[in-house]
Amino acid sequence: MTTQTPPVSERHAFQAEIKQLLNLLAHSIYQGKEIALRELISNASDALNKMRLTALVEGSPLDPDELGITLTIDKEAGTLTIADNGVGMTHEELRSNLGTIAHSGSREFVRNLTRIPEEAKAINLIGQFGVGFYSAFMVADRVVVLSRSHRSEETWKWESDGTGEFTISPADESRPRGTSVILHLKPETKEFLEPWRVKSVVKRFSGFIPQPIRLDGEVLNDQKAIWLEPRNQVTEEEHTRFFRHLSHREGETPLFHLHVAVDSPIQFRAVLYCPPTNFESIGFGKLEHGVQLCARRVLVQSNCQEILPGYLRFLHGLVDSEDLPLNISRETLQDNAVLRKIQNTLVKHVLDRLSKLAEEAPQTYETFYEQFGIILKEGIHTDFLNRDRIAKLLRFISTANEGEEADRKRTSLEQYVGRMREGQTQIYFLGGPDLNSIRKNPHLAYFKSRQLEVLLLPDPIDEFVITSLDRFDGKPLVSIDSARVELPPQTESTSADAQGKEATTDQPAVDPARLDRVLSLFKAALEGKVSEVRTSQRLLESPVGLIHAEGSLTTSMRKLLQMANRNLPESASNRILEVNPNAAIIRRFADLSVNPDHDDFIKQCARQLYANALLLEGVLDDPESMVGRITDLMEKAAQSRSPILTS
Ligand SMILES: Nc1ncnc2c1ncn2[C@@H]1O[C@H](COP(=O)(O)OP(=O)(O)OP(=O)(O)O)[C@@H](O)[C@H]1O
Repeated sequence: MTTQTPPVSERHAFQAEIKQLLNLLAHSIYQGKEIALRELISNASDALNKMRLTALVEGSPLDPDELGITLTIDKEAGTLTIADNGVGMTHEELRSNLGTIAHSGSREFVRNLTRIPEEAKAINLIGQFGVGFYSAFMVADRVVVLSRSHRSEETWKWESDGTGEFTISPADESRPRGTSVILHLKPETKEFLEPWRVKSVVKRFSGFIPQPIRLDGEVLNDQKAIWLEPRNQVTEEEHTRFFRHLSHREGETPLFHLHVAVDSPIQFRAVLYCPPTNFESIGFGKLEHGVQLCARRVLVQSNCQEILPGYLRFLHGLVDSEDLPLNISRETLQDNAVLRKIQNTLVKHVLDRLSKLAEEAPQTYETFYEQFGIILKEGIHTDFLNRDRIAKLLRFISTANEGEEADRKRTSLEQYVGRMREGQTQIYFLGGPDLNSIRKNPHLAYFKSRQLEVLLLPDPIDEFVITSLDRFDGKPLVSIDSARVELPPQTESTSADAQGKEATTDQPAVDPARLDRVLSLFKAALEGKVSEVRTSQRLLESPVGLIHAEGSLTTSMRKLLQMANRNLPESASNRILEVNPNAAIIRRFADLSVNPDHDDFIKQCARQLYANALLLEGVLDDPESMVGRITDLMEKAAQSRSPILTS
């Protein structure tokens, strides 16, 4: 036990971030003041947990039944007190714990809260996240904390009105081990002086606290450990309440849950919940999620990130194992074999649950994918062992779906494979800056005309994912603007369709010698920009299209890597320009090419057609020269028009 000479009374300023938080809380538009009570009870419960764990690890005697939380209402004084007989706090702990934000999650929360868009704030973010002890100032205009650490005989008094400073002084009276938080309620929150009101709040928000919460001797919570119950004996409603308890996401219902019971080779029980919304996508950075880890029902870590891989970080839940040591620390967690085995099993359960959901409740799965698909995809390059399972869970926009809803309707790779044409050996995709540009990509028309399905990837991450996946079900994933494309042999119906379109020009084939001349003029004009200029077999309407040479990166992949600041060599030499000999403008160039006077004009047009193709890919790098060229071309067109009225 430590005994220090107590200073009489110390005055401290809150850390800047806390001042910001206190200001936010005091002026919070959020109506649910109940969360303050939830947060303080949850802190008391943490302190009890720590006490139980410390006693177990140190082998000191402690009857777990003596641990509890007591609420006391003093109507005359206008106070509500939350008292626990947990670990308590020393003078130093009071100063640092209740004066700074140590928890990086909370710090991140406060920082983000001032940055996120107004509309997102409307979803009661303060209620959704724990803001911890400081939420006391949402209901109280003065907060007094009396605490005695289990390692000390001194009782300390912490006090503040939440405006910027707090004081710590020796308490007038000694108290048993633990902490009491005394809330001097604001006039507008006097409702918390009514026992029925406090009871209803505790039942609603703190029902799953594992220690008894008493008011006037009555235990208010049932402390049910639902993860230990047989699966069929836990109701949906209990799951929803437990999810809210774990995640603090009041008012939300989980999209789905898993209740897992495994007995060998490692014994563990787990409940996991998927929330309905992804906070990362509304402006929060990578959130510090994590599940609660228990060993033999005792909470050993409340934010355990080692139990699930990063790409499943959106799940909330609890894992309890008989095979884990109680004194496991954050450091030893990382290389704990038991934990690794639990993780492997759990991941399989989650992925199975997701594929079942996709099968049995496709709409819920769609909602899930819209929210969390972006996180799940990370698994493709981080979890090699489960890559195939994750690949089956991916969804993409596809040319197989047309119409208004097409941009939202997604297909799986399995469904794609099921629709592949006879003789088709590759899965086709096409990336681009946005869906509109992708749909205008010159290569797409040909694939459509041959009824070859193409996955459309407006999100560069998707192209990254698909490229790193490389194959699905043994079939290579190939970008349709790549030289790697292999086409299935024409069947009667598809060739009729494709030729039907080509035949719309209804003209004799272009003279080969003239076409060659056009190609060489193009080549000269695009020297250093493309590696080759050749005629295309795959362009229907557009005069030109860009092809990526085998082994080179697609445009969006290149952009993604450039964003990540990778130094990439100049891309130009990897591109091939394909020319469509049936396009009207190319036929006209062929005619003009017999007269060398037109060489410069054809070259200028070649440069413009190349710029058009880049524009559709979203990578035009010198708009100035393009503008100059267009003006020049317009001038030429204007020159050739006659001012004489023809009708
Ligand atoms: N009743 C209590 N008994 C002992 N220590 C407490 C008690 N209440 C708070 N503390 C200490 O004060 C710290 C800060 O509490 P606060 O509620 O602000 O954050 P937190 O509980 O760590 O994180 P968060 O609430 O964001 O998950 C706690 O980590 C704990 O060490």
